[in-house]
Amino acid sequence: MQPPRKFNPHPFAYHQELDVRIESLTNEGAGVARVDGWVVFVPFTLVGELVKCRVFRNHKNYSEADFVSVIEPSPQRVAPQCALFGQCGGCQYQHLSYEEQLLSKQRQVADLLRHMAKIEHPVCPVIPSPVQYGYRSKITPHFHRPKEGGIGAIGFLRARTRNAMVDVEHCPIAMPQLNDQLAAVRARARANSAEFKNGATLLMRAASNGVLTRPDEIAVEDVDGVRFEFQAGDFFQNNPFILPKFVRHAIDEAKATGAKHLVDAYCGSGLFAISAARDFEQVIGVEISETAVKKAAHNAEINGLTNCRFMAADAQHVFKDVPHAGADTVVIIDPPRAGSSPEFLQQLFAFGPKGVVYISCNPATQMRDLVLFTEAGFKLGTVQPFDLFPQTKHLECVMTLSR
Ligand SMILES: C[S@@+](CC[C@H](N)C(=O)[O-])C[C@H]1O[C@@H](n2cnc3c(N)ncnc32)[C@H](O)[C@@H]1O
Repeated sequence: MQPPRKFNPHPFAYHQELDVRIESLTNEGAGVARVDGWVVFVPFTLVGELVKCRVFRNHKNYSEADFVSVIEPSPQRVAPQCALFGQCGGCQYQHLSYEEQLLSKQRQVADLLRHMAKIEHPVCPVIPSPVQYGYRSKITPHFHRPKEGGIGAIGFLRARTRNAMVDVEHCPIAMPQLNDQLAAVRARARANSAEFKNGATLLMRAASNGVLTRPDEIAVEDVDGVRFEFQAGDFFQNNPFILPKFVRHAIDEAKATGAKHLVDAYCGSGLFAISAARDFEQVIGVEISETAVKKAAHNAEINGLTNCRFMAADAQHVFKDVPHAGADTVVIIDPPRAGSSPEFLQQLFAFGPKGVVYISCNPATQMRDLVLFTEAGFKLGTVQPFDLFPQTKHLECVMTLSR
Protein backbone atom coordinates (compact mmCIF):
# COMPACT_ATOMS: atom_id res chain seq x y z
CA MET A 1 0.00 0.00 0.00
CA GLN A 2 1.42 3.40 -1.07
CA PRO A 3 1.54 5.90 1.80
CA PRO A 4 -0.32 9.20 1.29
CA ARG A 5 1.87 11.97 -0.18
CA LYS A 6 2.48 13.80 3.12
CA PHE A 7 3.02 10.68 5.22
CA ASN A 8 5.75 11.11 7.86
CA PRO A 9 7.50 7.69 8.15
CA HIS A 10 8.79 8.13 11.74
CA PRO A 11 8.65 6.18 13.94
CA PHE A 12 6.37 3.71 12.09
CA ALA A 13 6.00 2.74 8.44
CA TYR A 14 2.67 3.31 6.71
CA HIS A 15 0.24 0.52 7.67
CA GLN A 16 2.80 -1.06 9.99
CA GLU A 17 0.95 -3.48 12.28
CA LEU A 18 1.58 -3.36 16.02
CA ASP A 19 0.37 -5.43 18.98
CA VAL A 20 -0.26 -2.93 21.79
CA ARG A 21 -1.69 -2.94 25.32
CA ILE A 22 -4.30 -0.20 25.96
CA GLU A 23 -3.38 1.79 29.10
CA SER A 24 -6.13 4.40 29.22
CA LEU A 25 -8.80 6.13 27.16
CA THR A 26 -8.81 9.71 25.89
CA ASN A 27 -11.68 12.06 26.66
CA GLU A 28 -13.28 11.02 23.43
CA GLY A 29 -12.97 7.31 24.15
CA ALA A 30 -9.96 6.34 21.98
CA GLY A 31 -7.50 3.84 23.49
CA VAL A 32 -4.02 5.06 24.46
CA ALA A 33 -1.07 2.65 24.15
CA ARG A 34 2.68 3.19 24.41
CA VAL A 35 5.37 1.57 22.26
CA ASP A 36 8.76 2.22 23.93
CA GLY A 37 7.23 5.32 25.48
CA TRP A 38 5.78 6.58 22.14
CA VAL A 39 1.99 7.19 22.35
CA VAL A 40 -0.28 5.44 19.85
CA PHE A 41 -4.03 6.15 19.74
CA VAL A 42 -6.30 3.26 18.76
CA PRO A 43 -10.08 3.76 18.61
CA PHE A 44 -12.67 1.10 19.54
CA THR A 45 -10.47 -0.45 22.24
CA LEU A 46 -10.80 -0.82 26.01
CA VAL A 47 -8.41 -0.37 28.92
CA GLY A 48 -6.33 -3.51 29.56
CA GLU A 49 -6.89 -5.02 26.12
CA LEU A 50 -4.10 -6.34 23.92
CA VAL A 51 -5.00 -5.35 20.36
CA LYS A 52 -3.59 -5.47 16.87
CA CYS A 53 -3.59 -2.05 15.16
CA ARG A 54 -2.36 -0.53 11.91
CA VAL A 55 -0.59 2.86 11.89
CA PHE A 56 -1.96 5.42 9.42
CA ARG A 57 -0.40 8.67 10.70
CA ASN A 58 2.69 9.72 12.68
CA HIS A 59 2.56 13.14 14.34
CA LYS A 60 5.39 15.01 16.06
CA ASN A 61 4.96 13.17 19.34
CA TYR A 62 2.31 10.48 18.83
CA SER A 63 0.81 8.18 16.18
CA GLU A 64 -2.69 7.21 15.14
CA ALA A 65 -3.63 3.67 14.22
CA ASP A 66 -6.71 1.84 12.99
CA PHE A 67 -8.08 -0.94 15.14
CA VAL A 68 -7.55 -4.35 13.47
CA SER A 69 -8.51 -7.04 16.04
CA VAL A 70 -8.56 -7.88 19.73
CA ILE A 71 -5.98 -10.39 20.96
CA GLU A 72 -6.95 -10.28 24.66
CA PRO A 73 -10.41 -8.73 25.19
CA SER A 74 -11.53 -6.78 28.26
CA PRO A 75 -14.37 -8.31 30.31
CA GLN A 76 -16.23 -5.06 29.53
CA ARG A 77 -16.21 -5.74 25.78
CA VAL A 78 -19.66 -6.48 24.33
CA ALA A 79 -20.81 -7.30 20.80
CA PRO A 80 -21.78 -4.18 18.83
CA GLN A 81 -25.34 -4.32 17.46
CA CYS A 82 -24.50 -2.52 14.23
CA ALA A 83 -22.69 -4.26 11.37
CA LEU A 84 -21.22 -0.86 10.42
CA PHE A 85 -19.76 -0.15 13.87
CA GLY A 86 -16.19 1.07 13.37
CA GLN A 87 -16.87 2.22 9.81
CA CYS A 88 -19.71 4.65 10.53
CA GLY A 89 -18.70 7.82 12.36
CA GLY A 90 -21.98 7.96 14.33
CA CYS A 91 -21.18 5.58 17.23
CA GLN A 92 -17.96 5.17 19.22
CA TYR A 93 -19.02 2.98 22.18
CA GLN A 94 -21.05 0.00 20.95
CA HIS A 95 -18.22 -2.33 21.97
CA LEU A 96 -18.42 -1.12 25.58
CA SER A 97 -20.91 -2.41 28.20
CA TYR A 98 -23.49 0.23 29.07
CA GLU A 99 -22.30 0.55 32.70
CA GLU A 100 -18.78 1.29 31.39
CA GLN A 101 -20.11 3.85 28.92
CA LEU A 102 -21.70 5.70 31.84
CA LEU A 103 -18.55 5.52 33.98
CA SER A 104 -16.42 6.69 31.09
CA LYS A 105 -18.67 9.74 30.52
CA GLN A 106 -18.59 10.59 34.24
CA ARG A 107 -14.77 10.41 34.14
CA GLN A 108 -14.73 12.54 31.00
CA VAL A 109 -16.61 15.37 32.73
CA ALA A 110 -14.39 15.14 35.85
CA ASP A 111 -11.23 15.22 33.66
CA LEU A 112 -12.46 18.24 31.71
CA LEU A 113 -13.31 20.05 34.96
CA ARG A 114 -9.81 19.32 36.22
CA HIS A 115 -7.87 20.15 33.06
CA MET A 116 -9.91 22.87 31.37
CA ALA A 117 -11.62 24.62 34.29
CA LYS A 118 -8.86 23.73 36.83
CA ILE A 119 -11.50 22.67 39.37
CA GLU A 120 -11.55 19.50 41.48
CA HIS A 121 -15.28 18.97 41.86
CA PRO A 122 -17.51 15.91 42.35
CA VAL A 123 -19.44 14.78 39.27
CA CYS A 124 -22.70 12.88 39.91
CA PRO A 125 -23.07 9.44 38.32
CA VAL A 126 -24.40 9.83 34.76
CA ILE A 127 -28.19 9.39 34.58
CA PRO A 128 -28.68 6.52 32.11
CA SER A 129 -31.02 6.54 29.13
CA PRO A 130 -33.91 4.10 29.82
CA VAL A 131 -33.46 2.90 26.21
CA GLN A 132 -29.96 2.21 24.90
CA TYR A 133 -30.64 1.33 21.26
CA GLY A 134 -33.57 2.55 19.16
CA TYR A 135 -33.76 5.85 21.09
CA ARG A 136 -32.98 8.56 18.52
CA SER A 137 -36.08 10.40 17.34
CA LYS A 138 -34.31 12.21 14.50
CA ILE A 139 -31.82 11.06 11.88
CA THR A 140 -30.47 13.01 8.93
CA PRO A 141 -28.95 10.67 6.31
CA HIS A 142 -26.83 12.53 3.79
CA PHE A 143 -25.60 11.89 0.26
CA HIS A 144 -23.10 13.64 -2.04
CA ARG A 145 -23.81 15.18 -5.42
CA PRO A 146 -25.27 12.53 -7.73
CA LYS A 147 -22.95 11.44 -10.51
CA GLU A 148 -23.97 9.94 -13.82
CA GLY A 149 -24.74 6.62 -12.17
CA GLY A 150 -27.12 8.36 -9.73
CA ILE A 151 -26.80 8.77 -5.97
CA GLY A 152 -23.97 6.94 -4.20
CA ALA A 153 -23.92 6.11 -0.49
CA ILE A 154 -26.81 7.50 1.59
CA GLY A 155 -25.92 7.54 5.25
CA PHE A 156 -23.54 9.13 7.71
CA LEU A 157 -19.96 10.38 7.72
CA ARG A 158 -17.40 7.57 7.64
CA ALA A 159 -15.32 7.29 10.84
CA ARG A 160 -12.13 9.44 10.84
CA THR A 161 -12.94 11.11 7.51
CA ARG A 162 -14.25 14.61 6.85
CA ASN A 163 -16.20 13.91 3.72
CA ALA A 164 -16.64 10.21 2.88
CA MET A 165 -20.08 8.70 3.48
CA VAL A 166 -20.95 5.22 4.65
CA ASP A 167 -24.13 3.71 3.19
CA VAL A 168 -26.59 3.02 6.03
CA GLU A 169 -29.63 0.82 5.43
CA HIS A 170 -30.44 0.40 9.10
CA CYS A 171 -29.36 2.45 12.12
CA PRO A 172 -29.79 0.54 15.40
CA ILE A 173 -29.71 3.68 17.58
CA ALA A 174 -32.62 5.22 15.63
CA MET A 175 -36.20 4.59 16.74
CA PRO A 176 -37.74 1.51 15.08
CA GLN A 177 -40.34 3.60 13.21
CA LEU A 178 -37.51 5.52 11.51
CA ASN A 179 -35.82 2.29 10.43
CA ASP A 180 -39.18 0.98 9.15
CA GLN A 181 -39.30 3.90 6.71
CA LEU A 182 -35.62 4.32 5.95
CA ALA A 183 -35.68 2.01 2.89
CA ALA A 184 -38.58 3.98 1.36
CA VAL A 185 -36.93 7.35 2.05
CA ARG A 186 -33.66 6.16 0.47
CA ALA A 187 -35.48 4.68 -2.53
CA ARG A 188 -37.41 7.94 -3.06
CA ALA A 189 -34.17 9.96 -3.07
CA ARG A 190 -32.59 7.57 -5.58
CA ALA A 191 -35.68 7.61 -7.82
CA ASN A 192 -35.52 11.43 -7.86
CA SER A 193 -31.74 11.73 -8.21
CA ALA A 194 -32.11 14.02 -11.26
CA GLU A 195 -33.65 16.68 -8.99
CA PHE A 196 -30.49 17.00 -6.90
CA LYS A 197 -27.85 19.31 -8.38
CA ASN A 198 -25.84 18.97 -5.16
CA GLY A 199 -25.63 16.61 -2.24
CA ALA A 200 -28.51 16.74 0.23
CA THR A 201 -29.47 15.87 3.78
CA LEU A 202 -32.70 13.96 4.30
CA LEU A 203 -34.76 14.60 7.41
CA MET A 204 -36.51 11.82 9.34
CA ARG A 205 -38.22 12.86 12.57
CA ALA A 206 -40.28 10.42 14.67
CA ALA A 207 -42.92 12.29 16.66
CA SER A 208 -46.16 11.26 18.31
CA ASN A 209 -47.96 12.20 15.06
CA GLY A 210 -45.86 9.90 12.88
CA VAL A 211 -42.60 9.98 10.94
CA LEU A 212 -42.09 13.40 9.36
CA THR A 213 -39.71 14.08 6.48
CA ARG A 214 -40.49 17.71 5.56
CA PRO A 215 -38.75 20.39 7.69
CA ASP A 216 -41.87 22.58 7.79
CA GLU A 217 -44.22 19.81 8.98
CA ILE A 218 -45.44 20.23 12.56
CA ALA A 219 -44.15 17.59 14.97
CA VAL A 220 -46.00 16.91 18.23
CA GLU A 221 -44.31 15.57 21.38
CA ASP A 222 -45.61 14.99 24.90
CA VAL A 223 -43.01 15.52 27.63
CA ASP A 224 -44.32 14.58 31.07
CA GLY A 225 -47.88 15.63 30.24
CA VAL A 226 -46.88 18.88 28.48
CA ARG A 227 -47.65 19.13 24.77
CA PHE A 228 -45.01 20.58 22.46
CA GLU A 229 -45.47 21.45 18.80
CA PHE A 230 -42.50 22.46 16.66
CA GLN A 231 -41.33 22.41 13.06
CA ALA A 232 -39.82 19.03 12.24
CA GLY A 233 -36.65 20.77 10.96
CA ASP A 234 -36.16 22.91 14.10
CA PHE A 235 -34.20 21.82 17.16
CA PHE A 236 -35.84 19.42 19.61
CA GLN A 237 -34.05 17.09 22.07
CA ASN A 238 -33.38 13.79 20.29
CA ASN A 239 -33.94 11.19 23.00
CA PRO A 240 -37.58 11.29 24.18
CA PHE A 241 -37.07 8.42 26.66
CA ILE A 242 -34.79 10.35 29.04
CA LEU A 243 -36.44 13.76 28.53
CA PRO A 244 -38.86 13.80 31.51
CA LYS A 245 -36.03 13.13 34.00
CA PHE A 246 -33.66 15.54 32.27
CA VAL A 247 -36.18 18.41 32.18
CA ARG A 248 -37.27 17.73 35.77
CA HIS A 249 -33.68 17.92 37.02
CA ALA A 250 -33.08 21.30 35.33
CA ILE A 251 -36.31 22.70 36.76
CA ASP A 252 -35.67 21.34 40.27
CA GLU A 253 -32.20 22.90 40.26
CA ALA A 254 -33.63 26.23 39.07
CA LYS A 255 -36.38 26.12 41.72
CA ALA A 256 -33.91 25.25 44.50
CA THR A 257 -32.24 28.67 44.05
CA GLY A 258 -35.42 30.17 45.55
CA ALA A 259 -35.83 32.57 42.60
CA LYS A 260 -39.35 33.74 41.72
CA HIS A 261 -38.74 34.28 38.02
CA LEU A 262 -37.13 32.28 35.24
CA VAL A 263 -35.30 33.30 32.07
CA ASP A 264 -34.82 30.48 29.55
CA ALA A 265 -32.04 31.54 27.17
CA TYR A 266 -31.67 29.59 23.89
CA CYS A 267 -35.18 28.30 24.58
CA GLY A 268 -36.03 26.61 21.24
CA SER A 269 -39.75 25.79 21.18
CA GLY A 270 -39.93 26.34 24.93
CA LEU A 271 -39.07 22.93 26.42
CA PHE A 272 -37.67 24.22 29.75
CA ALA A 273 -39.64 27.49 29.99
CA ILE A 274 -43.01 25.84 29.46
CA SER A 275 -42.29 22.75 31.55
CA ALA A 276 -41.23 25.10 34.40
CA ALA A 277 -43.95 27.72 34.04
CA ARG A 278 -46.11 26.45 36.92
CA ASP A 279 -43.09 26.62 39.25
CA PHE A 280 -42.37 30.33 38.68
CA GLU A 281 -44.33 33.59 38.75
CA GLN A 282 -43.01 34.81 35.40
CA VAL A 283 -41.06 33.08 32.65
CA ILE A 284 -39.26 34.77 29.75
CA GLY A 285 -37.73 32.81 26.87
CA VAL A 286 -35.34 34.01 24.17
CA GLU A 287 -34.47 32.21 20.97
CA ILE A 288 -32.92 33.25 17.67
CA SER A 289 -35.03 31.01 15.40
CA GLU A 290 -38.26 32.83 14.61
CA THR A 291 -40.13 29.65 13.73
CA ALA A 292 -39.08 28.01 17.02
CA VAL A 293 -39.96 31.02 19.17
CA LYS A 294 -43.38 31.36 17.51
CA LYS A 295 -43.99 27.74 18.44
CA ALA A 296 -42.85 28.44 22.01
CA ALA A 297 -45.55 31.13 22.37
CA HIS A 298 -48.08 28.76 20.79
CA ASN A 299 -47.03 25.95 23.14
CA ALA A 300 -47.59 28.18 26.18
CA GLU A 301 -51.07 28.89 24.88
CA ILE A 302 -52.08 25.28 24.15
CA ASN A 303 -50.91 24.30 27.63
CA GLY A 304 -53.07 27.02 29.19
CA LEU A 305 -50.13 29.10 30.50
CA THR A 306 -50.44 32.87 30.80
CA ASN A 307 -47.17 33.74 32.61
CA CYS A 308 -44.74 33.07 29.72
CA ARG A 309 -43.31 35.60 27.28
CA PHE A 310 -41.01 34.76 24.37
CA MET A 311 -38.64 36.96 22.37
CA ALA A 312 -37.14 36.28 18.95
CA ALA A 313 -33.63 37.68 19.41
CA ASP A 314 -29.99 36.93 20.03
CA ALA A 315 -29.87 35.63 23.62
CA GLN A 316 -27.71 38.54 24.84
CA HIS A 317 -30.60 41.00 24.25
CA VAL A 318 -32.97 39.34 26.70
CA PHE A 319 -31.63 41.06 29.81
CA LYS A 320 -32.62 44.60 28.89
CA ASP A 321 -36.23 43.36 28.64
CA VAL A 322 -36.38 41.46 31.95
CA PRO A 323 -38.55 43.57 34.31
CA HIS A 324 -37.35 41.71 37.44
CA ALA A 325 -34.26 42.14 39.60
CA GLY A 326 -31.46 39.67 38.96
CA ALA A 327 -31.62 38.71 42.65
CA ASP A 328 -35.17 37.32 42.08
CA THR A 329 -34.36 35.51 38.85
CA VAL A 330 -32.77 32.22 37.82
CA VAL A 331 -31.50 31.71 34.26
CA ILE A 332 -31.51 28.39 32.39
CA ILE A 333 -29.10 28.43 29.47
CA ASP A 334 -28.91 25.71 26.83
CA PRO A 335 -26.73 27.05 24.01
CA PRO A 336 -25.69 25.21 20.83
CA ARG A 337 -22.42 23.20 20.73
CA ALA A 338 -20.31 26.35 20.34
CA GLY A 339 -21.37 27.48 23.84
CA SER A 340 -22.45 30.98 24.90
CA SER A 341 -20.97 34.10 23.36
CA PRO A 342 -18.78 36.42 25.48
CA GLU A 343 -21.37 39.18 24.83
CA PHE A 344 -24.12 37.00 26.26
CA LEU A 345 -22.06 36.14 29.35
CA GLN A 346 -21.18 39.82 29.96
CA GLN A 347 -24.88 40.76 29.90
CA LEU A 348 -25.73 37.80 32.11
CA PHE A 349 -23.07 38.72 34.69
CA ALA A 350 -24.18 42.37 34.66
CA PHE A 351 -27.79 41.24 35.24
CA GLY A 352 -26.58 39.28 38.29
CA PRO A 353 -29.04 36.37 38.51
CA LYS A 354 -29.57 34.42 41.72
CA GLY A 355 -28.45 31.28 39.95
CA VAL A 356 -27.79 29.74 36.55
CA VAL A 357 -28.57 26.23 35.33
CA TYR A 358 -26.18 25.66 32.44
CA ILE A 359 -27.17 22.79 30.12
CA SER A 360 -24.76 21.78 27.39
CA CYS A 361 -24.21 19.06 24.81
CA ASN A 362 -20.54 20.02 24.56
CA PRO A 363 -18.70 19.82 27.89
CA ALA A 364 -15.57 21.42 26.37
CA THR A 365 -17.27 24.76 25.59
CA GLN A 366 -19.20 24.48 28.85
CA MET A 367 -15.90 24.25 30.78
CA ARG A 368 -14.51 27.22 28.83
CA ASP A 369 -17.58 29.27 29.90
CA LEU A 370 -17.40 27.89 33.46
CA VAL A 371 -14.03 29.61 33.93
CA LEU A 372 -15.72 32.97 33.20
CA PHE A 373 -18.56 32.14 35.61
CA THR A 374 -16.16 31.43 38.47
CA GLU A 375 -14.17 34.60 37.67
CA ALA A 376 -17.48 36.51 37.86
CA GLY A 377 -18.06 35.17 41.39
CA PHE A 378 -20.35 32.19 40.71
CA LYS A 379 -19.96 29.02 42.73
CA LEU A 380 -20.29 25.62 41.08
CA GLY A 381 -22.94 23.33 42.62
CA THR A 382 -24.32 20.09 41.19
CA VAL A 383 -22.67 18.70 38.06
CA GLN A 384 -25.10 16.16 36.61
CA PRO A 385 -24.41 14.48 33.27
CA PHE A 386 -27.25 12.76 31.37
CA ASP A 387 -26.73 10.07 28.75
CA LEU A 388 -28.91 11.43 25.97
CA PHE A 389 -26.76 9.65 23.38
CA PRO A 390 -25.96 6.01 24.32
CA GLN A 391 -23.39 4.18 22.13
CA THR A 392 -21.81 7.52 21.18
CA LYS A 393 -19.14 9.73 22.75
CA HIS A 394 -21.69 12.54 23.21
CA LEU A 395 -23.21 13.54 26.51
CA GLU A 396 -25.35 16.27 28.00
CA CYS A 397 -24.18 17.98 31.19
CA VAL A 398 -26.23 20.13 33.58
CA MET A 399 -24.24 22.43 35.90
CA THR A 400 -25.83 24.53 38.60
CA LEU A 401 -24.13 27.82 39.47
CA SER A 402 -25.07 30.15 42.28
CA ARG A 403 -23.83 33.46 43.63
C1 LIG B 1 -29.33 23.14 22.18
S1 LIG B 1 -30.69 24.00 21.50
C2 LIG B 1 -31.72 24.13 22.92
C3 LIG B 1 -33.17 24.42 22.68
C4 LIG B 1 -34.11 24.21 23.86
N1 LIG B 1 -33.54 24.64 25.12
C5 LIG B 1 -34.55 22.76 23.95
O1 LIG B 1 -34.05 22.04 24.83
O2 LIG B 1 -35.38 22.34 23.13
C6 LIG B 1 -30.01 25.58 21.27
C7 LIG B 1 -30.97 26.60 20.71
O3 LIG B 1 -30.29 27.87 20.67
C8 LIG B 1 -30.73 28.59 19.54
N2 LIG B 1 -29.71 29.64 19.30
C9 LIG B 1 -28.53 29.52 18.65
N3 LIG B 1 -27.83 30.67 18.73
C10 LIG B 1 -28.59 31.57 19.44
C11 LIG B 1 -28.40 32.90 19.87
N4 LIG B 1 -27.30 33.57 19.56
N5 LIG B 1 -29.38 33.47 20.61
C12 LIG B 1 -30.51 32.78 20.92
N6 LIG B 1 -30.74 31.51 20.54
C13 LIG B 1 -29.79 30.90 19.81
C14 LIG B 1 -30.90 27.53 18.48
O4 LIG B 1 -31.78 27.97 17.46
C15 LIG B 1 -31.47 26.36 19.30
O5 LIG B 1 -32.88 26.38 19.30
